[in-house]
Amino acid sequence: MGTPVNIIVGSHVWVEDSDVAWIDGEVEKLTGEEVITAKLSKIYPKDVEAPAGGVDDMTKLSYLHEPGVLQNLKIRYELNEIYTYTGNILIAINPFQRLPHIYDAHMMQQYKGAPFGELNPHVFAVADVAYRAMINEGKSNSILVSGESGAGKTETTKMLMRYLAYLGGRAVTEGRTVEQQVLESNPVLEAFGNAKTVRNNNSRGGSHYNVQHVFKMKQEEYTKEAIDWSYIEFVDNKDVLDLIEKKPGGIIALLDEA
Ligand SMILES: Nc1ncnc2c1ncn2[C@@H]1O[C@H](COP(=O)(O)OP(=O)(O)OP(=O)(O)O)[C@@H](O)[C@H]1O
Repeated sequence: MGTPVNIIVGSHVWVEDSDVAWIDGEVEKLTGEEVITAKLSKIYPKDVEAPAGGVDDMTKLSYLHEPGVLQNLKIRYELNEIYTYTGNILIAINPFQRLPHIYDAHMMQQYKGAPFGELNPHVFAVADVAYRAMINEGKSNSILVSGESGAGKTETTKMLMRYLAYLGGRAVTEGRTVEQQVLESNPVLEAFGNAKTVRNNNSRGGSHYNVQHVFKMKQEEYTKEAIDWSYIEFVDNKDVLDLIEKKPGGIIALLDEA
């Protein structure tokens, strides 16, 4: 449902379109011949004062409806800003290109201990909060990474691991850093994850929507085992709600393309 109550002649609005999802325009008349004719219930108000570069946290938008959210993500994506917050949830859009400068050592250093929301939205910020909560509360924590197949969960999880290994700061064991050891075991887990994907695809008629990676950090042996990274894939919606109820230390939702 749109928000028809506020719509008058001259209002800036979003109108649903079957080709490009949403078109923006101005209301000329509420009845009669129009360039675009739309039902009032399908029209959403457009925030004409929204900043040209978008907002880094969607809770800053005047209207939190679908066209407003998508427009904000699109503007940011075009500026190569693939991450956006909605409160403490991180929304990520797959860049389909390497962006090494946003994951380098300098970036990790910047996010370490920085208050959440102070720097640009980033997967490191989510990892940082989750890690600090784990240390402060002395309890294991988890980060939920959610998105359809190909949205970038595996890549995101690698970045999470890299950052957590950096925070864990254990130097070198048997000539290899924790980060190297964790990353080296990734292909095995990926194979495991993919096998699950195939099986579940069949049983769920090919739906790709409920794919989740749950990334768990174990407090007890953090430096040694670094991570107890159970991958849970294809949990159903009920499981996701259960997980969210358990308040994971971080939630990252991945979208495929703007
Ligand atoms: N942050 C990123 N930076 C650069 N490329 C990325 C990023 N995230 C995803 N990609 C690109 O998208 C591809 C698919 O991502 P990925 O394998 O992580 O998806 P997935 O969500 O784990 O998929 P599946 O559920 O099918 O395993 C990657 O191979 C990579 O090319």
